Amino acid sequence: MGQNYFNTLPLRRQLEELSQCRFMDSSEFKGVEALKGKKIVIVGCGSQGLHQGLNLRDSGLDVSYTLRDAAIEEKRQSWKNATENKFSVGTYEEMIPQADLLINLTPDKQHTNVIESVMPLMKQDACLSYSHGFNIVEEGMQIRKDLTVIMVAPKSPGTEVREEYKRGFGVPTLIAVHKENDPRGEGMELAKAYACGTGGDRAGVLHSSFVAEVKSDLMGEQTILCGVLQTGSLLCYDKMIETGVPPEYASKLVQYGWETITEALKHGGVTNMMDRLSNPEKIVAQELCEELKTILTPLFNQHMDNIMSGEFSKTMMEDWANDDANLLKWREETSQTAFEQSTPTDQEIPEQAYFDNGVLMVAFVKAGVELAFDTMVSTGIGEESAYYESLHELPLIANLVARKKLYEMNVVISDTAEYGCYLFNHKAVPLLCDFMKKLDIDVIGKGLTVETNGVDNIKLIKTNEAIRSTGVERIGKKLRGYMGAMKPIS
Ligand SMILES: NC(=O)C1=CN([C@@H]2O[C@H](COP(=O)(O)OP(=O)(O)OC[C@H]3O[C@@H](n4cnc5c(N)ncnc54)[C@H](OP(=O)(O)O)[C@@H]3O)[C@@H](O)[C@H]2O)C=CC1
Ligand SMILES: CC[C@](O)(C(C)=O)C(=O)O
Ligand SMILES: [Mg+2]
Ligand SMILES: [Mg+2]
Repeated sequence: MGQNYFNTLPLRRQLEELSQCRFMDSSEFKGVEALKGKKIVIVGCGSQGLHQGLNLRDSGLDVSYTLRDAAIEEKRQSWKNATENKFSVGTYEEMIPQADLLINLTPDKQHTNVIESVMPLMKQDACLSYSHGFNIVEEGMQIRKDLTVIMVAPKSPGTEVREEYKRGFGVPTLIAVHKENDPRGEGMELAKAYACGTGGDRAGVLHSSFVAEVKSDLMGEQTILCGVLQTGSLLCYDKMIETGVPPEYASKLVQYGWETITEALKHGGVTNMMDRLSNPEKIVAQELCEELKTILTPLFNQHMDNIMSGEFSKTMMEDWANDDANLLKWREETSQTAFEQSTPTDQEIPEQAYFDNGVLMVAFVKAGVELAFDTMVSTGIGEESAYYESLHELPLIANLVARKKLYEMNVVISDTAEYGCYLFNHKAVPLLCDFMKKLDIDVIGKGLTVETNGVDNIKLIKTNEAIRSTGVERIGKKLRGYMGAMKPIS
């Protein structure tokens, strides 16, 4: 393994790479032409591998898979995913020498090992692609100089990459070419064609860098996207049980609440989500949000600082070397929590009740989105990247919790995201202990007990101004304007 690539760059280059973020115009895309007739081989057929492959094939491209020998011999899930979908599958030796584009969609933890095995088999002047730059940026992987290295990173779980494509749309995608590996200057054309093949160009593509993608992706997944959903789920459920809310109702409110609340976020940002509350509820949610932000700001800063310095990746890699001891312990602990063990009621919860009885959940979402966005931007990450890694992706992750609670979320996201999520959760829960103690059923479980919906005008005006004037709302309005085809959840 090499040195942390980011840490070897001079400051000027670090800043340049970190801030690389250009929203590409649709006129820059020429469909999948640059990949037509080329042989695309995907290594791994899991969350991203299967769904990206299906999209690329439906876009008219020649896609096949290569799996490690044991996966083929034992007919593992990855082999079933590929063969049941009628893709040809072969060993590294059979498939890799033919590949014009080799897409590495194995877990980040395996990248050094996978790349060392596949690189000698790759043909001269081929292209190697990643969907996350961890191996290049944090592990400093050195790639053969004749090979082009690109990144096409969907800002979404694999399942949603497919679902959005089937709806005729796509998910926002970050593309980049590794500056050390673009010997013929063809990386950008290949990355653009690949992004068209997955449908990403229809939702918005950022010309990014490996560095910007890695640092923003890690921050988003650890804090707002997965960390806050996990911490918020466990704390909200436990609070409801403590205050006498029936467990089945509490279970359903949390499991489906994130999805319902963030659906409002998806369509009209934080402003629309907050507008779904009555005026008194909105004022309470804003106050809770401000408290949450005060408590959690140091934790968000700590996560960002550790990601920037390489401390996070170093500790995670130590866990990899220790047979994933922390990851597996945390996974098991999460599965044993009261929320994970609970069964939701069959009783229907009306859509509006998720807002009225989940004021605290709304506050968690608002605080987490704003903190993640602001922390990323203040570190030098572009606003568009920060928006995709906070507000935009949150509804997609919330959909996973709605399917099978935290278990489903942690299965579908990458192992890297799962590790970072547990790390955040273990620090956030104790930090929020005193805050949670003073709350009651009115903000989670039952709804405010107010005599009238009347509020103080000045207070309401100030609250509305505070909600609307944030950085994430400004960039969100612009970016959502490009995403006209957004569909409601089914
Ligand atoms: N999960 C997501 O939604 C997202 C993931 N990404 C990125 O996409 C990449 C893939 O992640 P993800 O889809 O979660 O991965 P998964 O864990 O879902 O898939 C892993 C695949 O790789 C195979 N694999 C595992 N270990 C090895 C190994 N040592 N050698 C060869 N193949 C192996 C597995 O098959 P088998 O064990 O049967 O061999 C499986 O097919 C990562 O870089 C991740 O950061 C980016 C955006 C979102
Ligand atoms: C949110 C987690 C993620 O970064 C993703 C789905 O985008 C991942 O690594 O899984
Ligand atoms: Mg991501
Ligand atoms: Mg990730």
